[in-house]
Amino acid sequence: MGELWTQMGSLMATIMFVYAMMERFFPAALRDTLQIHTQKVMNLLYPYVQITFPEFSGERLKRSEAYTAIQTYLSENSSQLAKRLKAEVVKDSQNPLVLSMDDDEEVTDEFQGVKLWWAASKTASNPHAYSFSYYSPLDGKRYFKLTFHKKHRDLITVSYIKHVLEEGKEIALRNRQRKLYTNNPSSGWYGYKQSKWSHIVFEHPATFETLAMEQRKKEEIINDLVKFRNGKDYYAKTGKAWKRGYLLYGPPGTGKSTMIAAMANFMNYDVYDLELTAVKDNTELRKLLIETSSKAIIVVEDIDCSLDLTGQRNMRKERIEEEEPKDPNKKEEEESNKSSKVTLSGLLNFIDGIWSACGGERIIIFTTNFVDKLDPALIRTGRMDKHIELSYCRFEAFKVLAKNYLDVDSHHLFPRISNLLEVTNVTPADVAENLMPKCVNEDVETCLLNLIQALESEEEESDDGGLNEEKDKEEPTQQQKMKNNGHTVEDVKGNGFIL
Ligand SMILES: Nc1ncnc2c1ncn2[C@@H]1O[C@H](COP(=O)(O)OP(=O)(O)OP(=O)(O)O)[C@@H](O)[C@H]1O
Ligand SMILES: [Mg+2]
Repeated sequence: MGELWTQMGSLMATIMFVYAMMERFFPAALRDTLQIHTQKVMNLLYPYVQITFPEFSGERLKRSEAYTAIQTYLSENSSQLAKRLKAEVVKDSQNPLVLSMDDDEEVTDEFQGVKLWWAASKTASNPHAYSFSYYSPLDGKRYFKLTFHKKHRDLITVSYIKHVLEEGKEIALRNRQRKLYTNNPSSGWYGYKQSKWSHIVFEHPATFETLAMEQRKKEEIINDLVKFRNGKDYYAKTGKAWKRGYLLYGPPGTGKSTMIAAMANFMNYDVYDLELTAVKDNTELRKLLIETSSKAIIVVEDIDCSLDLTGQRNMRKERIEEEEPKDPNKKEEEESNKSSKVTLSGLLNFIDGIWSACGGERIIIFTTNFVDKLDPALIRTGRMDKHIELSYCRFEAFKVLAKNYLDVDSHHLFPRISNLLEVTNVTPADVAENLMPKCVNEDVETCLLNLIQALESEEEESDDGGLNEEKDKEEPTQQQKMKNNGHTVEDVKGNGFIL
């Protein structure tokens, strides 16, 4: 057996030599014919199968996705074993420099106990060829060559290649630079860049660790996210779109936006901050959503205010207009100024899985300061799978903030603060503000005393404020008014969307 292999080895070496000679001395046409015949002989003797994956494919020479995925897979898995490596700058990646094996290098891989060989190669360049192609043939064409024993053909062609491509894409997604997208008004869609979304690099530092919230609640959310992330098969089996909806509610400054950032960091997702008031109608909404990537969190902040320009309110407005006919010129002008016509049903349709066909995992998050006033259709189970309340800062949440801002786990002033937090409704944002050192030399004790002072004065205010509290309930604060785009709660009620 060994002798046979030695003989085959020398036969192969001879064939390789003949190939090399052919490439040098024979004209291209003759060379091709000879190659076909030698290939036939080789196929009889050679027990291995080879598959090549060219870098560029198709008429327009687009970079092949498979090639890129294989390159990424090999970079992470076995390229380190190659002796000669190639360094490339990869766009939109967290590690700007990616090392992959250089041309004519070979590495081995193993799959379910089967050994395989990957080689990076380049076709011989033909200096006489002339092409209009941007990728000059003078450079030769790169490709990966996979070699394996023919008895494993099924395993490799069915399972292994699928595994490599999926893993390669997964690694690229993991290493990508995440983005924060915001939607452009549709008037800008057909302009110079024709882009529906603008983006910046997403680099928010928030994590679940730094999020001030009860530990039990935090863990519940993390478990829910993990279950969702690992639920690909479950969603496929049940025929549901792979999406999950969260409704975050609570007063301003309780950490709704911070939690979204923590979720995005935890899941390694992009964030699409959808400004519904800039979306003209449901068709535009659909176009925008279709352009979101997989592994994305789509956020509609202050949902109560985003839809108040729409749906039923517009219908109501139209009804009034019908009753009181207007100057046609004026009406036309108003028509063009009319902002969003996105309706509740348009939004709900998309939540219900309009893009189920697109695949990929998506999380949809709505935030609001006024959960009681939302339309029940919007928040019924199945649409928003989980309702998460972000509330005032209690002692457990305070301890997280003290650790974040002052790097302390305990202090003799903690019990006093704990008592005060039980009876005062302050937001984590206010606590954080008071914990921040006001000058360079301010020590932990002074910062905590500042907080105590603030809490005590808040407590005094609320003590004489039984009456004030009632008044507060009726009259929205300045902040709430701002959040309602200038409408007070009463105004919003008037539009019929908010109950
Ligand atoms: N639970 C929290 N944990 C950690 N930091 C918080 C928390 N809540 C608020 N903060 C701090 O307060 C700031 C404001 O919080 P954030 O913007 O998340 O509040 P919000 O609930 O989204 O408010 P709004 O309703 O006004 O949008 C954050 O930048 C963060 O520093
Ligand atoms: Mg917010």
